[in-house]
Amino acid sequence: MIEAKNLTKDFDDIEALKGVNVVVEEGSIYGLLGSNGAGKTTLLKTLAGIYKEDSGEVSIFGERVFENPALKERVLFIPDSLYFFAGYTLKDMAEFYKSIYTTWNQERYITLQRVFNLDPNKKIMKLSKGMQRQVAIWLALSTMPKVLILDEPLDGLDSVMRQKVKNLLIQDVADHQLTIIVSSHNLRELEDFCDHIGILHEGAIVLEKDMDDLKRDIHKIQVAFRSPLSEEVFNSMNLLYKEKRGSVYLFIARGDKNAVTKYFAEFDPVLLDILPLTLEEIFIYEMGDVGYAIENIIIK
Ligand SMILES: Nc1ncnc2c1ncn2[C@@H]1O[C@H](COP(=O)(O)OP(=O)(O)OP(=O)(O)O)[C@@H](O)[C@H]1O
Repeated sequence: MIEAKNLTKDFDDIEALKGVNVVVEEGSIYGLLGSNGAGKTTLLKTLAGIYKEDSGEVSIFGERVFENPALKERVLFIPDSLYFFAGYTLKDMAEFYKSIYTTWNQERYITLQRVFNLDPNKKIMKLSKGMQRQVAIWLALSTMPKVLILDEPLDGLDSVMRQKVKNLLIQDVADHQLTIIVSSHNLRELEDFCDHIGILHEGAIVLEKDMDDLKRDIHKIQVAFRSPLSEEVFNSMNLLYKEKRGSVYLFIARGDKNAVTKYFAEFDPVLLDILPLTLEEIFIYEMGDVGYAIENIIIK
């Protein structure tokens, strides 16, 4: 389990993290969303033990991460800007990882060649940006990590490779109880991949959601009635949004789908459609409540 409690981190006069609380359960994938400068990289680097926290606590499996080399053997961080030794090939880099990580699994490294299909003898610096990212993921997965901390890992990958990498990671979560925290600017990128989503805004988590609850409990309702109804009849609904276009109402409501359907059906509607919301719509309505504009977090 990854845990941050009341975590703060300043850079001179910039409060990059202002009391962040995050829990990532073992064997789950937590997606961290936020616009430029929100504090995602700072949070991930502090969770990875690269930055020392100013106050609060950071732990992985109950242990402090900072200056804990034994723990860091099982906690892999892939940064957004990658670094490789000059002149090194993938094969050289694999040898280096083998010498550092006692958990290195050569069989896994060989098996993953089928997924990544890169030439291990080519100098990494001469590979494209997307190929270099593949190298980083390949090496990280060959160390058989217990925890992966990923800063925009899909950036630069083509759509086929994005899906392959997501599948590989989901497989490791299922097979080895791998725990992942992953950042992105793009909700669409994370929605089919994460169990939890947290939105970081100006150094604080402003919204955190379990994906299953999210999709289950919120609906878009289009409804029209034979004769006009008093607006008050809708007061008992948990409405996030209400709009009237001619005689048709559009509601965004929270609650059990059957209960929502039954509620409106009692008014004998001439039209009643209950539609699922996309995750993007849910976040826009929810964040509207909190008072933030998040379109820039969701749509690239
Ligand atoms: N090493 C540093 N020195 C000084 N300020 C920093 C440093 N790293 C980050 N900051 C500041 O901390 C804040 C958070 O930056 P951070 O890189 O964590 O954001 P981010 O959410 O990862 O952004 P992006 O999506 O653009 O990568 C910003 O205001 C940034 O300028």
